[in-house]
Amino acid sequence: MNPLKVALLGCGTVGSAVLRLVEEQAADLTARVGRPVQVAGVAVRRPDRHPEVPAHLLTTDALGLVTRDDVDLVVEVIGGLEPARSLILAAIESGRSVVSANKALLAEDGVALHAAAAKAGVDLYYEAAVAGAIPLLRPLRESLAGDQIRRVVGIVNGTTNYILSRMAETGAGFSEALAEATELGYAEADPTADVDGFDAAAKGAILASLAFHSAVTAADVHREGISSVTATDVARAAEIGCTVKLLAICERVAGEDGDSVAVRVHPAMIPTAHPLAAVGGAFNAVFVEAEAAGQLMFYGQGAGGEPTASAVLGDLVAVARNRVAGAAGAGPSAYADLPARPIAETPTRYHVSLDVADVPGVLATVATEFARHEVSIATVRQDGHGDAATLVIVTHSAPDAALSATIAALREVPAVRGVTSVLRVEGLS
Ligand SMILES: NC(=O)C1=CN([C@@H]2O[C@H](COP(=O)(O)OP(=O)(O)OC[C@H]3O[C@@H](n4cnc5c(N)ncnc54)[C@H](OP(=O)(O)O)[C@@H]3O)[C@@H](O)[C@H]2O)C=CC1
Ligand SMILES: N[C@@H](CC=O)C(=O)O
Repeated sequence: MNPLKVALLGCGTVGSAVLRLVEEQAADLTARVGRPVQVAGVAVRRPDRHPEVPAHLLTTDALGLVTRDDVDLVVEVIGGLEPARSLILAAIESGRSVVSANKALLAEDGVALHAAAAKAGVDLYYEAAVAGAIPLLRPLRESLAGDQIRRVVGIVNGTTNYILSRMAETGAGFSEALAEATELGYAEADPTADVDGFDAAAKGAILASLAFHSAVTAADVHREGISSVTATDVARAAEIGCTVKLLAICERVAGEDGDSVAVRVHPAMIPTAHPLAAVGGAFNAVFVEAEAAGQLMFYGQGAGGEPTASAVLGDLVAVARNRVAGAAGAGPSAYADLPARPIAETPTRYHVSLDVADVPGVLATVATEFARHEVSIATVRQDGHGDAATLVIVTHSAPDAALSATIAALREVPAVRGVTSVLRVEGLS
């Protein structure tokens, strides 16, 4: 039987695991696909850094490899926008199906790439791009294709979840925890993509596009990272029975002018009893709420070489089977074409912690400032008294602008010595 030949673009954390698993599982892959699957070449930047790869497979000419006559399928695990985009397009336009783990590219250019794949009659699969090993995109695209999804919410970045878990559980510093996550292969080549929420925003855009049958790009996603989360935020969260997580929240919102899609990524305090609070380390977890199915939870390893390679191989088997059958799978649909709703029109709840003197005197003033800016208070808790007290306030949903104006006004109150923590809150009753 003629093998199906695969061009592997990139051989870093994910690519090296893909290469190893394809070799180790050669017999099973042959049985599952119906033809042997063989890596025909591996494109990298620095061949001297890859002594583990047989020398005859290595090349720095990624475009030459993609368009080589004997190549049937392409796996792109280089990352970033270019040259990944040009290589994927070259593969598609020359009739090769593509498997990618590149969420940054899919969230920026998914529409054009899917259009190119549909035109060429080939597959573009990217299960590994969101939540590592967890089967999530195929369930959204296929299993839930007959349902109406209302909301997708979860932890979709392993690096930031690892950092926040280490800060909360061991008191580790931010830089130390980030260095560990990088060493473990969880972080992006440029870890600011993780820390500043770009990676989670890209994943949010991909999830929202599939869930709501609309073209959502990273630019449509409100994004806040975790670099502003302080040890004080983490400690305050623990004091009120919460933990801090970086969440991606995708919602279909009904409005007078029709439905829209609100997608946001930000750190939030969630109650420790919430199932997402127990998701530690580089694990991811995503809740999907659909009208008929109700609530579904997907959980597993969200980053790292082998877990991600598992998802890549799943896609590789799928596109290889399609190739053997002479067919291509259905791409995602964007027929609903829902517009993106800005964060300014998406009220959220907040936790505000104030360092105050003279508690009895300041309480009324604080309450007045919240009321004046139309931010309604859900709970107020006081720790300490006299000159060394903390006021912990949790609000009902309010627009960002109203909350910011309230905070600015509170900073002018003489008895408020400091605003020590301001963080969004999710999942509190
Ligand atoms: N790491 C993870 O946990 C996960 C990663 N992903 C995604 O998978 C992709 C790969 O990530 P990861 O393996 O961590 O990245 P790495 O940085 O570890 O590896 C990138 C690889 O691409 C190669 N490369 C870079 N530029 C070029 C180029 N111009 N031509 C040829 N090869 C090139 C590098 O070559 P060289 O080694 O010679 O420098 C390296 O082998 C990214 O899109 C990432 O977002 C998705 C899910 C999880
Ligand atoms: N850097 C990403 C890798 C997987 O997508 C993460 O930390 O989640």
